[in-house]
Amino acid sequence: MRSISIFGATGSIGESAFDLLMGSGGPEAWRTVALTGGRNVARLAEMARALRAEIAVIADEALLPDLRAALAGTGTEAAAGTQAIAEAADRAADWSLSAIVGAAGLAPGLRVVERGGTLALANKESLVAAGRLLMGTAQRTGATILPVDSEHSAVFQCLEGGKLEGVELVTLTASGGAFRDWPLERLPHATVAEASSHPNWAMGQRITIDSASMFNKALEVIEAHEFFGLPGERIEVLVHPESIVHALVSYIDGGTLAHLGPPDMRHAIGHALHWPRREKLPLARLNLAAQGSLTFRAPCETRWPALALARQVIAQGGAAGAVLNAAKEQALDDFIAGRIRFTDMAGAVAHALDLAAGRPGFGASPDSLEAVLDWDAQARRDAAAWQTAAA
Ligand SMILES: NC(=O)C1=CN([C@@H]2O[C@H](COP(=O)(O)OP(=O)(O)OC[C@H]3O[C@@H](n4cnc5c(N)ncnc54)[C@H](OP(=O)(O)O)[C@@H]3O)[C@@H](O)[C@H]2O)C=CC1
Ligand SMILES: CC(=O)[C@@H](O)[C@H](O)COP(=O)(O)O
Ligand SMILES: [Mn+2]
Repeated sequence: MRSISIFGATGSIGESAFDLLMGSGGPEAWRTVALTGGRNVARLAEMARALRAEIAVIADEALLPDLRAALAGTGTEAAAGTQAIAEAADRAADWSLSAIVGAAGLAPGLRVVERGGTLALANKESLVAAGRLLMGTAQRTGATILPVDSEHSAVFQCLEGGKLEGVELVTLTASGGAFRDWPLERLPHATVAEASSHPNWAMGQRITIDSASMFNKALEVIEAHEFFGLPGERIEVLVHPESIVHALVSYIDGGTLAHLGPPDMRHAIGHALHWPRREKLPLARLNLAAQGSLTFRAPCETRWPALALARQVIAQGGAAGAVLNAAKEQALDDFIAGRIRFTDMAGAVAHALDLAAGRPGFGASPDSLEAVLDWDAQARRDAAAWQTAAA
């Protein structure tokens, strides 16, 4: 029986993974080692009961008594705190899903890779903030990292497992998010509610807003650079409002392979869960006759300044990814809290990158979790202070 752990079980990706596991035998077919959540004790306990998890961990330490009470009599151990989440990653599981949102996902993912495990990676922030560290550690320990982000899973599938021979260009598609067709002058007035609605995918609020600002695609360009080892100029973004084609791989002989599927993350998660085999998944099949047409257009860099920031970060290397990721997280917090406007987020991130570039050590890739977190903390402070600096 294969064993699994899910970090971020109570989120959108975690729920999709849970659905796949329950639909393919549940606890009779899978041994669940660890499930973690941030604050949603009730759902975490429900999932732990259903999958008979060995341990359930909640990030918020104040919620430990609630989790203990919810798991009483089940045999599932209860724990709390970020350290407990990282320690849960040390427990041997054949397959671990990294589905915590934000830089908080880096520590447990890195622990899985340090013990040479298999990490199915939805948490793109890990690769953006610490690509060299994560990929270098995997190389050293023999760990396997499998992409779960839909575009990267699509590229991986087109590459038949990651072979780069003869590849000229990788194209990541982007829906364009909530404001794809808004007049530019309306963007500064976009509300959090408006930005929190995605045209095609049902996802957590943070990645949904990142889709609207195109920061999601900016992260994904860096993620592709780190994961596949391709230079930035060979990674392109193409706006595709239908989100049916997830990525394309173009070869030096002029041929292009595309990966298509309905916008449902259970495909990419299921692919990583069963890799290197393919298993039948209970998902809707594509009906291109009903779809009728697929459309594409080049991204407008005036509407989406985040894309140029991604190019800048790849060119800078070193700590730039950690800075961009953290500054973006801070700017997103500030937008959600009403402290800055939607269109201010790119300015705050650019400001943090400018300041970081003048600091000693910026040109070197952070070589430990602590080093990543130092750049992360400073970038959050810089992004938060952007408004004052800009005034
Ligand atoms: N949703 C999607 O379709 C896709 C998501 N991704 C990536 O997958 C990751 C998860 O996204 P998504 O599922 O949408 O996010 P959600 O916001 O839906 O879920 C996030 C998960 O992380 C937990 N969490 C939040 N903060 C912390 C913290 N500080 N420490 C520990 N756990 C925490 C949440 O717990 P709780 O809810 O209990 O508070 C929840 O389990 C992100 O990196 C995203 O970019 C990539 C491609 C597609
Ligand atoms: C499902 C997934 O992988 C998301 O990252 C998705 O790509 C978001 O849609 P956008 O194309 O709007 O960024
Ligand atoms: Mn994606």
